[in-house]
Amino acid sequence: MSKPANARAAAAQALFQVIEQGRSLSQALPDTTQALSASDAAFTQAMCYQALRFLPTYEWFIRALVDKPLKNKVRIAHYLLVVGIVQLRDMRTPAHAAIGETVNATMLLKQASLKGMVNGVLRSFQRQEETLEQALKSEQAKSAGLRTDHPGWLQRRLEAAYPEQWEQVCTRNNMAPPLWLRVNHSKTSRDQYLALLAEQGIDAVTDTQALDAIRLPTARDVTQLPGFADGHVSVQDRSAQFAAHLLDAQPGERILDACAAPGGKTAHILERTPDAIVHALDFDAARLNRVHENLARLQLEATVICGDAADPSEWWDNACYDRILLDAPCSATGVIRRHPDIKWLRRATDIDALVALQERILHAQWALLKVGGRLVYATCSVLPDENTKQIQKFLTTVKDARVVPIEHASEHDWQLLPEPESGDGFYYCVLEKTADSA
Ligand SMILES: C[S@@+](CC[C@H](N)C(=O)[O-])C[C@H]1O[C@@H](n2cnc3c(N)ncnc32)[C@H](O)[C@@H]1O
Repeated sequence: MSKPANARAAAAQALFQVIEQGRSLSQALPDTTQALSASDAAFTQAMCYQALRFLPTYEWFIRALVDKPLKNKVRIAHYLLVVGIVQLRDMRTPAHAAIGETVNATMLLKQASLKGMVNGVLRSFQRQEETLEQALKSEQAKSAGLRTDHPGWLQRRLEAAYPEQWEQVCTRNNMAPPLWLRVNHSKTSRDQYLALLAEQGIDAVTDTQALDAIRLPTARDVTQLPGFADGHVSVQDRSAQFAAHLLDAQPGERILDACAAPGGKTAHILERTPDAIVHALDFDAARLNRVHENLARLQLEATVICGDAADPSEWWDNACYDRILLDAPCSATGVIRRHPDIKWLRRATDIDALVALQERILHAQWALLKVGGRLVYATCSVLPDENTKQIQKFLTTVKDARVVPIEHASEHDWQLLPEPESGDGFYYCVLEKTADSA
C-alpha cells in the first residue's frame, strides 16, 4: 500500500492492517504514519486507539447508515467511515475538518469513487446522531458485546472468572492508561526525584505499595523529563514493578530473567541489586536489541542470551540459578488498555496454546533453580488458565515446590486487575524449591 500523507488515511490503513491482516498496531502505525508530521502521527494514533477501544460501537453506527457492507476492494472505506465517526462523535474535531479531511482521504486511498458515499454517511451521522445514540442505548441493553466493546469469547472468559467484576474490567480495559515511572535506585531515590519534578513544576503522585513508582497525572514526552537520558527514570507500569521486589535478588546471586525482552524487569532487578549476576534470556533476537539499548541508557550490565526458555540444553551453562523471574509469554489481557488491538488480534484458540507453552517453560525453568532458590512466575494476563490454574497444576505435578506468601495479596498468589490511576492487570506467584524431591 502507498504511504498516505493524511492522518485520516493513515488511521484507516492502520486499522485495516490490524483487523483484516492481523498486524499489531505498534507495527502498523510506524509504517502508515511515516510521511506525517509528529503532530499528525499523534492524531492518527489517537484515532486508532479510540477506534479499537470501541470498534463494535462504531461498526454498529456504520451498519445503521450504510445500505450494503463495504467488502473486498472497498473494505478500506469501511475503516475510513470508522475514523470519520470517531472524530465526529468522540474527538472534538471540528465537523468541517472531520468530514472534509476524511472525504479527501478517499483519493489517497484510491477510493475516489466512494467520495460521495463517505461524505453522505458522515453527514447523515451528524444529522441523526441523537436518534442513533438512543437506538444504540437500547441495543446495548440487549447485547453485552455492544455494551462492553469486547469480543464474545473474551467477555465470556472474563464473566466466568470474575462474575461480579467482569463488566467493570471491560470498562477499565477501554480507558486510557495512566503514566507510571520507575525511579532508578542505583542513581537516585524516589524522594530526590520527586523534589526534582517539583522544581520543574511537574505534578507527581507516589504509591504506598510500589516503592519505586511515581505516577504522572498529565501525559508528557518522557524523554524530556529531568535525568531521563541519564537513566534516572524509566517508564514501567505500577503492577510490573512488583516483579523485582518479589524476586528479591541479593548481591552476588546468579539470577535468570527467563523471558526478558525488552528488558524492563531485568533493569529493575539490576537497579535494586547492581551486584547480582543477571542473565537476560529471550528467543527473539530483535527484541533483545531493546534489552541492550535499555541497559545502555541505564548504564547497567547483564549477560544477554538468545535462546529458548523451554529448551535450556541449547544455551544453559549447567550452573543453577539462585532466583529466576519467569515473565511468561501470555495473552496480555491485563494490558488491553495500553494495547487495545489485543482484543481483536487474540483468538480464543490462542489461549490453550499459550497455556501449553507456559507450562513447558515453567517446568524447564524449574530444573535450573537451586534447592532453596526462588522462582517468580508472572504474566500480564487476567485469565485464570494462564495464572492460578497454571500454578495449581504445576504444584500437583512437582513435589519440590512451595508457595511463598505475598505480603499484599490475600491468597498465596496475586491477581491484579486493571485499575484507573493504578496498575495494569498482572499475576504473580512466588515459588521456592524445597529439598524434598521424592
Ligand atoms: C511478557 S514479555 C517479557 C517482558 C519483559 N520481562 C519486560 O519486563 O520487559 C514475554 C517475552 O517472552 C519471550 N518469549 C516467548 N517465548 C519464549 C521462549 N520460548 N523462550 C524465550 N523467550 C520467549 C517473548 O519474545 C517476549 O519478549
